[in-house]
Amino acid sequence: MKSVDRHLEDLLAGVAPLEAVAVDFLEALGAVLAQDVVSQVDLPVFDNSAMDGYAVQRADLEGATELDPVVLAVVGDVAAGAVAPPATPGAVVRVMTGAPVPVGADAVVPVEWTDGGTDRVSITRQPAARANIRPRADDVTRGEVVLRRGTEVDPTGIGLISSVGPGVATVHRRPHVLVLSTGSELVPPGSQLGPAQIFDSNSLMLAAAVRQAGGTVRRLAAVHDDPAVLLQVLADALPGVDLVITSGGISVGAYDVVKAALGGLGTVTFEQVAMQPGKPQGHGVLGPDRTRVITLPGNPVSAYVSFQVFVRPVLRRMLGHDEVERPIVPARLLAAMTSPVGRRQFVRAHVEIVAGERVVRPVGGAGSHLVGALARSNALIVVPELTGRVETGEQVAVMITEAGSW
Ligand SMILES: Nc1nc2c(c(=O)[nH]1)N[C@H]1C(S)=C(S)[C@@H](COP(=O)(O)OP(=O)(O)OC[C@H]3O[C@@H](n4cnc5c(N)ncnc54)[C@H](O)[C@@H]3O)O[C@H]1N2
Ligand code: MOO
Repeated sequence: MKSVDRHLEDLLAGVAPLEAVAVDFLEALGAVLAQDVVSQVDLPVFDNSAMDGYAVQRADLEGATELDPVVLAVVGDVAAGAVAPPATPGAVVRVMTGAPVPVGADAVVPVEWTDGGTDRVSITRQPAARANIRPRADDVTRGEVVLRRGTEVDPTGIGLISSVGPGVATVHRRPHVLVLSTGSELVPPGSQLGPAQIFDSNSLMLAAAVRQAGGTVRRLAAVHDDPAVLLQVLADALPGVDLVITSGGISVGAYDVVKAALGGLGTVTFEQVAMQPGKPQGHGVLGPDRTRVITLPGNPVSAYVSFQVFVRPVLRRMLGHDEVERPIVPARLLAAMTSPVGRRQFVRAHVEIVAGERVVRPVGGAGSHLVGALARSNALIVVPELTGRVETGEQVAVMITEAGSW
């Protein structure tokens, strides 16, 4: 059997980040920067006030106290967005938070140290030099690289990019993914189940996983076990697609439609990978544009684990990420378990932090039909190929599949 690592290598071979596109900021959320973001401005853009108060020349306030305040003339009023008149000795300018500090002022006195006057103001303390002034370029200097290409855009990144000038974000285009399930037993969720029918859940689970990974997705209705129909449906839907993901129909059954339809094309290979779940796998290219296809096994847990281990890295490479595989972290095992020697096992598990330590417990059994247990898991314990048993208390390797602080 082929190793998991070798199969992932084959899937990633020749996959490159998709082209750079300029998108609106909100569309950039979760995408990866295709070029460095260079600031077009200083941040702050100009010296501005950190407080509502009065811009002063602090020499005027020498000796000011509660009992003996200094009274000065208020010669102007600057709201945020307004331009300040220059400061002169013996006079102050009322400023609001964020407003430019007048040329010549060397501190801002907060309104709480004053009587709040508008023509004349009584001030009870002398501020320190530059007090409450947020200096120009304190944070970012014009021309500085503020975010490196390869960075995933998050809300604070969007805040920063929109603070420094460009009206758009330049990111790698998101992959367009086509998801389709196969199987004559499948009907859409919500419809009436006939004898021997089940709901098509894989296409929805996989479509959601694509979206969570950062791709855009088109999901087709499940295709019955008819190779000619499958080939036609795929041919019609291929234009504009970067990756096709199918589920089901790839093992050794009499009606394994994906294998029957795509196996004959000569561009898709079906293999057995030394893992559990997820042993049957297929990959290749389809159609005139040689669109990549990954065919996943139909058992729902197998499809999900295969997505995490094989498909997500391919999508992340297309998205422009450097790190494409999920990190593996250590955790202490809370319940002993066995594993098939010769296959890498991905055990559905629940990981959490207890008394400052990361601990993990298997959830449900090994069956790749156990969707209830799958949904209760937040991680996969990765048991190496040559390990047959792991005892309670031993350290294991864990692939965390859900966001959280564990
Ligand atoms: N004789 C053998 N039989 C099987 C082998 C084998 O080596 N020898 N491998 C088993 C393994 S491991 C897996 S995994 C499955 C993979 O089979 P297929 O990819 O052909 O999947 P199907 O047969 O189409 O379906 C399997 C199972 O999953 C259910 N299913 C399928 N699609 C969906 C869907 N969209 N939503 C929900 N559930 C779905 C389907 O009803 C079956 O129960 O083969 C083993 N057999
Ligand atoms: O690979 Mo199958 O996924 O063991 O059920």
